Amino acid sequence: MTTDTVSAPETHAFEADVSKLLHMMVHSVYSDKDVFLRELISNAADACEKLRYEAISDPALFGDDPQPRITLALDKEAGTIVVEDNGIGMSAADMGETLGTIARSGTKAFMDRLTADKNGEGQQLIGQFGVGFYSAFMVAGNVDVVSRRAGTDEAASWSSDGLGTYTIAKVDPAVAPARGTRVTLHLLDDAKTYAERYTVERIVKAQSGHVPVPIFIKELGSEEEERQVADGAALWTKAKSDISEEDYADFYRSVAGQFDKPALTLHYRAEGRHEYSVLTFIPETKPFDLFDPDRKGRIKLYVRRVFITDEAEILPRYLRFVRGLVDSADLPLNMSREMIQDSPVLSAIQKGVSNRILSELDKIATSEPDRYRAIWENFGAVLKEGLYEDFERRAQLLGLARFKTSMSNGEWRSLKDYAASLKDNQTAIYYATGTDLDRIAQSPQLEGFKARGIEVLLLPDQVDSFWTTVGADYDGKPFKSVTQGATDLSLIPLAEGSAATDAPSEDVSSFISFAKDALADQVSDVRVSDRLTTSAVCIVASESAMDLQLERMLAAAGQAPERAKPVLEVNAGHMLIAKLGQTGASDEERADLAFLLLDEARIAEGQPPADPRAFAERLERLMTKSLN
Ligand SMILES: Nc1ncnc2c1ncn2[C@@H]1O[C@H](COP(=O)(O)OP(=O)(O)OP(=O)(O)O)[C@@H](O)[C@H]1O
Repeated sequence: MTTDTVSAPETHAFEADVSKLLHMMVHSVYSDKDVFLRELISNAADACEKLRYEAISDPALFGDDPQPRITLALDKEAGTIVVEDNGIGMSAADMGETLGTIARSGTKAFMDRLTADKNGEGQQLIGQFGVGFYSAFMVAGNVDVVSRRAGTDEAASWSSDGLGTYTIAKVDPAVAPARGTRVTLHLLDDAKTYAERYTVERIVKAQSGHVPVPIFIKELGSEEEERQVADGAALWTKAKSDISEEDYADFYRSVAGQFDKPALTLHYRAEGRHEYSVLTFIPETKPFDLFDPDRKGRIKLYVRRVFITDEAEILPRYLRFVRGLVDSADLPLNMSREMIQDSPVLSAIQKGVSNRILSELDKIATSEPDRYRAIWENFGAVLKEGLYEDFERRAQLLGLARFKTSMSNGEWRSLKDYAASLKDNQTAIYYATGTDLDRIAQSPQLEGFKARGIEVLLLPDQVDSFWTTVGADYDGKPFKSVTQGATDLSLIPLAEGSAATDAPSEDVSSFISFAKDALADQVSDVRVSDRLTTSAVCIVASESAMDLQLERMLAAAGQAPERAKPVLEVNAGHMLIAKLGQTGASDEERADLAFLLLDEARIAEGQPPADPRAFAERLERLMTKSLN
């Protein structure tokens, strides 16, 4: 510590998660450690923006220094880099709350991924998660923070070697910035390059050239003057023609805290009843915590270039992968964040921006289908949540949706494509849900559809079990699960080469009614199927019951309502079923066979037999008999 403490430093232990994270960062070799600078600059810029916001109601906070700035001071001799801002600053209590904990959601998922990281994706992950302040320990053996909260005369310091504890002390304000925070990194031997102007300037330009606060570099012991390396101009206020693709990409990285490029950039100014600028991006890669329930959209809200909040939930949850900002010209600056949330101006912005993003997606879906498919691959499962949640935009979202189908050979198809290949007499859009695309494609319930050349949507995402239940339709055709209710397949002729199933013989019919009685506790019906061609049996949900996959998901989440009994369907044309009809077996033996058929159908679904012990006993009896 280089500062004068005026209270004895208090030592604290890092929260367990922070310690673990620090340990991983210190002990892993990431190819690109430059990210630490982006994180510290981003914190410094946030601090300046917070001050700008608080100064709206209390202009005295600016004192005689209203211009925000970030200064990077390099000292080759001492092997240090200092990141200093004149932003809001931190009190000793603020430091205790923020620089020892991790408040971010998704931390656990992040840690698990980092621990399991075997192929060097850690650096990518750190970029995606934005480990923030702690990334300083990738390049520094010791980190000192000295800060003075705006409008106060008290200063505090925070210091740590990143090995488990940190100290906080009150310090003489004379050694602290007049306002704001100074972070000093004592660089590790292999990171001394971060004390060199050339390296630092290059990194700032590449990573942070567009943060909305000007950045200066000064080199201690050098003849050269302090130099401005970023102008802090708000990129979104510039004309599109003055912004290069590279500028947009840099800005995206700093606003989204990611490493990749934007897959789609949307920059426009809305005029008319409400005026606002929008600069949003769809990332090129999928963030790993996309499905973390705590993950929030992070569109920043500015009012006339003053950052207000990133919690205004400008976009619906199903657009939570979109990053960027909205800058309103109409909202009053002195309105509290809570009141902004309820303001009709914000509702108009929410509606306008959401609609525009969807119509932009619509546009590229038609004009650049390959590019659109790449976006759908990453974010389709999230967009589909909108089918469930956003009634008003459902039709538009259905138009945007892409599906792999039983006939698409792994390609994505739109519902328009599907509708164009409907069979005569086909009254519904058929789908099959599950957890794994290949398994769904192999479901016995699809056989009858394949035999008739009827396309079936294969739906492997969790959300699919939900949106399909909301009564949506496309082009007047309802969505219908292939594992639910009776099908109307007999009205649709078989494709050439598929053998028609004869009506069941009397023997088979009598076995079916026997099985119905024997299995009465397990199934609501046993009936002849028109959806099977090669498998002997399958189970389906009855017409009024919940789809099987949804029922399984709810059961796994401990929320299953009373389970409805499924229906056992048998393939009357299958050799086994024909033989079962003819067998002269005793009733006990026939009951065993009926139960085995039901368990076979369950196993084909990936389910365990209803009673594994009874199943094993029946199988043994059957095997013993076949060997006699
Ligand atoms: N220069 C600074 N000035 C004021 N407060 C700061 C500064 N640097 C860090 N902090 C405080 O420490 C907190 C933790 O910072 P950290 O970088 O770890 O996470 P974050 O910035 O909240 O999250 P993210 O990295 O996702 O943006 C910040 O939220 C802020 O409250």
